Amino acid sequence: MAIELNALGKEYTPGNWVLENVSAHINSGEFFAIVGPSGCGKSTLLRMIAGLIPISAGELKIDDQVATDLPPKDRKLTMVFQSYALFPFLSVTDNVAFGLKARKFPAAEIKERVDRAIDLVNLNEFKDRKPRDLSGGQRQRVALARAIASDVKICLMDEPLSNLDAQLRIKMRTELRNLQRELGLTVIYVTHDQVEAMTMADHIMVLHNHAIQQIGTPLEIYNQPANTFVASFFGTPRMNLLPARVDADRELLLANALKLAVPRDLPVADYVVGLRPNALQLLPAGNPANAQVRTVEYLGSEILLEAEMADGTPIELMAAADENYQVGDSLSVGIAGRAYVFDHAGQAQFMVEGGVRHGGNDVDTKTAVHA
Ligand SMILES: Nc1ncnc2c1ncn2[C@@H]1O[C@H](COP(=O)(O)OP(=O)(O)OP(=O)(O)O)[C@@H](O)[C@H]1O
Repeated sequence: MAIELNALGKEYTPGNWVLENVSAHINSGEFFAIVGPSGCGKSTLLRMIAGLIPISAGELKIDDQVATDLPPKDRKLTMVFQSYALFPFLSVTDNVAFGLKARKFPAAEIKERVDRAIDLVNLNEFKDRKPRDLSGGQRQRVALARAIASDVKICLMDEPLSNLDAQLRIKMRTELRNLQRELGLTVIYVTHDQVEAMTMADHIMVLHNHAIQQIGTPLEIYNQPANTFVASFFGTPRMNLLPARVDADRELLLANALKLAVPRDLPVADYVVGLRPNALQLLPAGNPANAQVRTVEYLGSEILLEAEMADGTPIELMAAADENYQVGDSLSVGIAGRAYVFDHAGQAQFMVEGGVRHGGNDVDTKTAVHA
């Protein structure tokens, strides 16, 4: 059950496009995450696929059939919401069976499907309880069981884990992923949480500014971000972004302090250089100071230092937990890992690691994905 989005667009009011030109191919049986900040249009896209709101432009195909204007009930998909949408007065069993009864499945088949779905989500001992007597995680499992029992192979999920506490959320990520694989479901999963997308998805679509910023595997998104937005959205702590210019030696000068050797043919222009915190290093005393500590955060095994370069550019970097740093200390910071070079508009150009250049701006990161 593959899904194809061809140049989908949405305007709630004429001329105000909240989404434009959204194209992707979602393979049968894959876990596809849609990620982006609040208001970027994630739920809007999911609702268009579900048929809950009309599609303003483009074409949607489900299982090779045009589905752009199909009523929701004919789209062969189920949906799991953040709010679970359970009936409070019905037992777990009746909640799971509700859709099948409404669609007039034979009683024996309903029982078989419901029993199997409840068993799969490990709720056997809670079958007769009402939702109010269940924990958040158990309620979420009822919602999942309902989707599973329907025997529909496409499941759309909108922030389904966001009401759970941190520990349960992590446990449910694994459970959900295992279940999705076991049942061969095609899942489209909306989240604002980059870690959730990274840990669960086969492919991730990053939405921002009404449009796709990048589609790729979690590793591609992390290691080859298409632009500064994607670069700083994924990874904790965030990637440092430093203003840079080509200096008289034809090297890149970052934040007026750090030098990065780059290809000789680099056009003279302004750039932005991205360095993840672990790509910066603290040089031993005796090296010239180029930054000052602003905050010190103990993370357990490491310390996160927020500092400011002499030109005012903020940076974050890691230090060993046994080092003693105070606010106001002078630091000597150097480059120790991969540097991502973006043009002044934030588009990825190439990467430099150990003096060697990788990649180029000829990689099309928005093309449809195929497993
Ligand atoms: N019914 C509506 N009428 C007009 N504008 C809407 C409507 N629903 C959503 N919008 C607008 O469309 C944009 C996208 O909203 P959407 O809910 O899809 O974002 P989201 O990425 O899911 O956000 P969040 O993570 O906060 O839920 C927002 O600017 C929102 O204000």
